[in-house]
Amino acid sequence: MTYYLISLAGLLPIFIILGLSFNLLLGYGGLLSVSHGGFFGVGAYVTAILITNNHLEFIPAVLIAAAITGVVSLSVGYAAGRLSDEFLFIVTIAVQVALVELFNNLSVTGRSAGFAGIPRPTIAGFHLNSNTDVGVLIWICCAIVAVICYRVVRSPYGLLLKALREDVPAARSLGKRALRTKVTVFAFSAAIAGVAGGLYACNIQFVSPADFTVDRSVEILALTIIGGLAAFWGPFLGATVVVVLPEALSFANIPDTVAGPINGIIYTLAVLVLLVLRPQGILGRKDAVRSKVVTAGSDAAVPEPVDASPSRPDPTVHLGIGAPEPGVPHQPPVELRSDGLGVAFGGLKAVDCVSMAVRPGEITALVGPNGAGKTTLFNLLTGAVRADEGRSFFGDREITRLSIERRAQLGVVRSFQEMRLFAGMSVLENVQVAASDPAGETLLGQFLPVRFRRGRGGERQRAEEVLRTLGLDDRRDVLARDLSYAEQKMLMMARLLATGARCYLLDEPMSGLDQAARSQLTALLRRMVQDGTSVCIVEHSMQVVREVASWVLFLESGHLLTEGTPEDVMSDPELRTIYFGQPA
Ligand SMILES: Nc1ncnc2c1ncn2[C@@H]1O[C@H](COP(=O)(O)OP(=O)(O)OP(=O)(O)O)[C@@H](O)[C@H]1O
Repeated sequence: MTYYLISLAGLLPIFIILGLSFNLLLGYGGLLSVSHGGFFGVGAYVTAILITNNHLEFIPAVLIAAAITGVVSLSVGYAAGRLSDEFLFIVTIAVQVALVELFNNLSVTGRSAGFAGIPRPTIAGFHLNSNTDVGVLIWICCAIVAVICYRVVRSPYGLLLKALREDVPAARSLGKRALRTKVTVFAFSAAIAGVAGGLYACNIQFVSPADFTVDRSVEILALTIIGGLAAFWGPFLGATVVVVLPEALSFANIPDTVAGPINGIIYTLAVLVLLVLRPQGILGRKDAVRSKVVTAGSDAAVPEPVDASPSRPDPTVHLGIGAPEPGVPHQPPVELRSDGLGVAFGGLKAVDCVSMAVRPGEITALVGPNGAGKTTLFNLLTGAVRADEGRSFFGDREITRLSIERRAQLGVVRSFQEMRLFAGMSVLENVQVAASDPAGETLLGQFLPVRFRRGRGGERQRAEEVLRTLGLDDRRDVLARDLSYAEQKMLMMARLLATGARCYLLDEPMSGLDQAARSQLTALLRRMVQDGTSVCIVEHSMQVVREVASWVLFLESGHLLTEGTPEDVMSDPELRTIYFGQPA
């Protein structure tokens, strides 16, 4: 009985480690994979081979196994960055099946008969002789992995993972590196699963392909969901359920042949019930479930009268935009310019040879009827859509071929008509992730001492400052999806301002706002451009354009028909006909 309990106690931390690693992927990163069982196997086999055949000690063997598992997972990580969720899911199934096939057919893995005779681990010449010694080793490793995972999820990298879980295009438009982050989290998570595999091999002293099938992947998925997505302690609870349940069935004298399927049915039912009644899992928070993007028309964002109470500070009073941060050189004003920019979708020329400029220190309005190509022009200027023709420049620098995140890092950011807030993250987190310097968001950087870390740091203070300035500091802990419509618009602006960009392209920022909120936003935009920042807004209301803009670009059927002061453009009879349908 004691032997039995010890071996069970050795199994539990292994599943906790698997859950911790998978929670990074699914809970924090929103990436659904069913190849974790296979990665667990890679770690187990590599450790077994290195210890048994190459007589390596435990620590180098398991570190090499983790590294190899991480490398093997890179293909899936790359797919995660490139593919939609559905295709990623299919890729991970294929990788899982392929890995089991390899385990079954390679002579070095012992084929379907498995790999037997794995010696107990040796550490620094000290041989662990008993199951108790190995159990202690596994728990120590589990504690180390837990500390590492805790550090990752609390870091700027962890915050970025959550932002990517919520909305990849929005994160990229803030300068965040989605592909790199997804690839690294996949490799990191797989490497930890590899460590779990190494511990498993040393604990059981025998591994076979049956231990690492898709069932194991589903088990890891189930334990993570049961414990709670993005709940740090979730894997501890989930692993306990997964390890104890089969044992409970065996105590009930249910034969192995029946116990296996019953096990699977119970997991499946538990996961289904949870997904319906409590999708965030037992210990998870509501915000860990990927949110619908907050859109202007969604339930979460039904326009309601703005809370323009007198107590809300005037955003123009304290706005420190333009005041250089200590130690940060002042950024000179820069013009965003296009030269003959154009793109066609099939036969439709959405933007046709447009040459324009968004000048520093001015609010430019981009107007035109529905379908004129205004949003597409924003997409071209920010790199969301690749131009078929023409070039774009930011100051002296050509940016035509640069990605959306690279342009944002240079200082060109945009908002979306649908706002695209990180709906399941708090107000503070939304702004903090925007304020964080992409250079400081590497996975490795989170483990370096502060003085060796890249990036500016201090993102939390900057985020708090921006929230204070925009009068949102009392809402900092509220989820973005729970804000009023007007507050969401302000949060959208706060998120952009926190990037410290020099050029802002705002797609219908005033839409849905009442007069009080509009005035608040107008004041903010005016204050923004005072230091040479450039702002371009897409706007349908000519009244707003007159109030806010000093220059107007008129687009129609993809062509830039004219540009000038609001008065000039509005008084042109031909344009009035096009725009308002009034006879010239
Ligand atoms: N990805 C796409 N694929 C195909 N057609 C597109 C795509 N994006 C835009 N279009 C088309 O290009 C044209 C211009 O669209 P766009 O959204 O840029 O216009 P808009 O001026 O912003 O309109 P609105 O004021 O209604 O937002 C429209 O006819 C639209 O249907």
